[in-house]
Amino acid sequence: MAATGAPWAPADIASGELPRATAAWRPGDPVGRRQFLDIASLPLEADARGALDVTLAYETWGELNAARDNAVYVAHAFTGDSHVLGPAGPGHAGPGWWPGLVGPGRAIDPDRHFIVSANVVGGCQGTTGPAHPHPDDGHAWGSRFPWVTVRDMVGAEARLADALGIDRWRLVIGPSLGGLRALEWAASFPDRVQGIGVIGATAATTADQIAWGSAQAHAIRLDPGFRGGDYYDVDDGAGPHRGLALAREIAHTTYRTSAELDARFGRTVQHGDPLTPDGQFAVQSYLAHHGTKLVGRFDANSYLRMIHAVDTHDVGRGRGGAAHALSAFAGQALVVAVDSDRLYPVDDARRTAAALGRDTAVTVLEAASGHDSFLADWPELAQEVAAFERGL
Ligand SMILES: CC(=O)SCCNC(=O)CCNC(=O)[C@H](O)C(C)(C)COP(=O)(O)OP(=O)(O)OC[C@H]1O[C@@H](n2cnc3c(N)ncnc32)[C@H](O)[C@@H]1OP(=O)(O)O
Ligand SMILES: N[C@@H](CCO)C(=O)O
Repeated sequence: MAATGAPWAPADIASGELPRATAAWRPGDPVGRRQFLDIASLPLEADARGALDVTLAYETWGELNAARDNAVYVAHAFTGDSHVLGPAGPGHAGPGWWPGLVGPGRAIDPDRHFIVSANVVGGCQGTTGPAHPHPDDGHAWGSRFPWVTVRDMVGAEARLADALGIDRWRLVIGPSLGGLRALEWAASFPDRVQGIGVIGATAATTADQIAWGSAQAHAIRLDPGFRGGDYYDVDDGAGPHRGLALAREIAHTTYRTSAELDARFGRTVQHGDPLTPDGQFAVQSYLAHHGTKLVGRFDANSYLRMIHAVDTHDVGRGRGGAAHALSAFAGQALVVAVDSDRLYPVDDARRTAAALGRDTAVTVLEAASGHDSFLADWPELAQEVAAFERGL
């Protein structure tokens, strides 16, 4: 049976008809809702020179109240950005990514909260990253861009809090890479956070997570268009778009579940004769679509920086272990795992809760979409976050 729905677009990894792998926001592009904070000399964990001047792109919704106790930081996931809420438009590749949790009447509500979200250091949606001009020569940083860590990212977020007059967040919450940052906030700045929301995340990245990221990094690096990371100024437009699309195909498979993919696509043929190399199963078409779509909105060098940040994440690194690192955090923690998440399984959340101590519970949600359930299947998550937020 042939699938209906989205037609197979031959612009897949093999055809070369993908957009360039440099879909980064750069200075001079439309800013949309973004605001910018210049941060001088952000200390970096692994940079020999020790510091980086960063422009942080961020968005806010609502107002900081007189008591300054209603600020909520929403930390985006791996390929996310500051555009939590609001329409797509000039400067914003897509609509806000968490409308189920953030918005009027939602758990995180601009009528009650001062909501802040920033693009991470090394990202490609406004904050200084590899596609931005290097201060020395005006050419893209490319391979020269430092290998930033989750701690570096949180260090920048703390500078943003300082600039906005936020001494203490009511809540720092995020999924995936955002959850790693929520935990890092609790470890790095325990007195500046009242509550953390850690969704589909872990206190220390596991070998399995590093392994999946490694295959994705290889896909990008082995693309001849990668050119060691210095592909921005080439005039043939041949960035590592195939490698980036392949990386997303690998990643997206881990974001969903075996049962879901089988239920949705089964052995359905989307195109041609699957007994020949030209044939394509529906699930292959689906993954190709997600690969192509990411290439239209993300930069390959930023993708590698995100992998590195996730790989090196360990709140306990250099702090005597995760439990010791989190021992000064006296706030409340919501730790959420999705039962079908094969990338950040429930056991990771249990270890994280144990490190937080004080009988921190794990909320296990039943959802079909695995790791991406925080985006695709959010109603129960929204209820949990609303209840947690009310109790802070
Ligand atoms: C937290 C953050 O910071 S957000 C992170 C950045 N954003 C993302 O990762 C979003 C990427 N998108 C997704 O992962 C998903 O679309 C979600 C999670 C948002 C929603 O999940 P779902 O509703 O299950 O969407 P699904 O995974 O089916 O994707 C739908 C797309 O696949 C396409 N598709 C479905 N079947 C096929 C097929 N057989 N062949 C080709 N394309 C297909 C649809 O046409 C649709 O395309 P569109 O998104 O361009 O409109
Ligand atoms: N789909 C999410 C999953 C990783 O957290 C993203 O691309 O950021």
